[in-house]
Amino acid sequence: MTAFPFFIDLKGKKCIVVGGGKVASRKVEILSRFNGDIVIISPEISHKIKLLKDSGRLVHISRCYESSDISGAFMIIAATSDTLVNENIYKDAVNLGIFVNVADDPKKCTFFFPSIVKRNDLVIGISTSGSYPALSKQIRKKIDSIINNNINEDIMSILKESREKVINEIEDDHVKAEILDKVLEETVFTDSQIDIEHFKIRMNDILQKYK
Ligand SMILES: C[C@@]1(CC(=O)O)C2=NC(=C\c3[nH]c(c(CCC(=O)O)c3CC(=O)O)Cc3[nH]c(c(CC(=O)O)c3CCC(=O)O)/C=C3\N/C(=C\2)[C@@H](CCC(=O)O)[C@]3(C)CC(=O)O)/[C@H]1CCC(=O)O
Ligand SMILES: NC(=O)c1ccc[n+]([C@@H]2O[C@H](COP(=O)([O-])OP(=O)(O)OC[C@H]3O[C@@H](n4cnc5c(N)ncnc54)[C@H](O)[C@@H]3O)[C@@H](O)[C@H]2O)c1
Repeated sequence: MTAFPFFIDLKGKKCIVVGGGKVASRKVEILSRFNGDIVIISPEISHKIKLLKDSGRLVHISRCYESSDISGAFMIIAATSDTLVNENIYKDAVNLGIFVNVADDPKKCTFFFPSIVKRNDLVIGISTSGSYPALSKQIRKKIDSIINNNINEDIMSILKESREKVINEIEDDHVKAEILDKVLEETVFTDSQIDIEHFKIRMNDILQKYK
């Protein structure tokens, strides 16, 4: 299976993670960065998961998985150390048409977790579709280091605002595209570090010029 990158809104969607070990912790940490409604089912949980639980980011059901647990789930992750339990979770999910990820068996995944580079709304997902996860990780590290500081959380939020301005204030589609590219050229893709105030002034200058 070659995975299609399906960028979706997880807010308000029930994401069940079964298991509370190393792998479950990594999956939970990712889901929490994307505001999923996380439910953990596991008799034991890691320190990392406990911290997320204490800060109200997830609900913990402290026992082994039961088939009825899956009801209402958008997705379920089988990350236990018990292959048989993982397999049962897979069957339950497939029966109900729920997205399922079985951590110890790519053939039993209807979706994969990618390696992720994230800066605010900019999300880069990398996957080898199960062929070589360590390659995804290495590429993620390389991309992370080449996306320089000019694409940070603040800049992404200002870029979004600026685009809205351009879309609302400029009618001609060609001019719109030209301005949007010019903004990037003079901010994100310059070698120099951008100062936020300078960016805002530059943005206004560019807009005025085209009005
Ligand atoms: C990308 C990432 C996302 C994440 O999990 O966060 C992710 N695995 C990561 C790392 C990693 N995983 C493993 C190693 C050790 C080296 C090795 O074994 O290769 C390393 C490297 C390391 O840890 O250094 C072991 C492993 N992984 C899978 C199996 C089962 C199997 O293959 O049978 C086994 C053997 C288990 C065992 O030994 O029993 C299966 C899957 N792992 C996936 C995702 C999905 C495919 C995505 C893709 O192909 O790109 C898929 C199919 C299902 C899924 O989990 O969604 C994350 C990097 C995050 C980052 O960027 O840091
Ligand atoms: N996909 C990946 O990226 C990846 C990477 C490494 C390992 N794995 C696989 O993922 C699985 C989990 O690995 P780990 O290192 O997190 O294991 P772990 O031993 O650290 O954690 C297993 C967890 O499962 C819980 N558990 C056991 N039986 C359960 C049940 N019936 N119901 C609910 N919870 C139960 C345990 O309490 C424990 O918290 C293994 O099968 C491993 O081969 C996957």
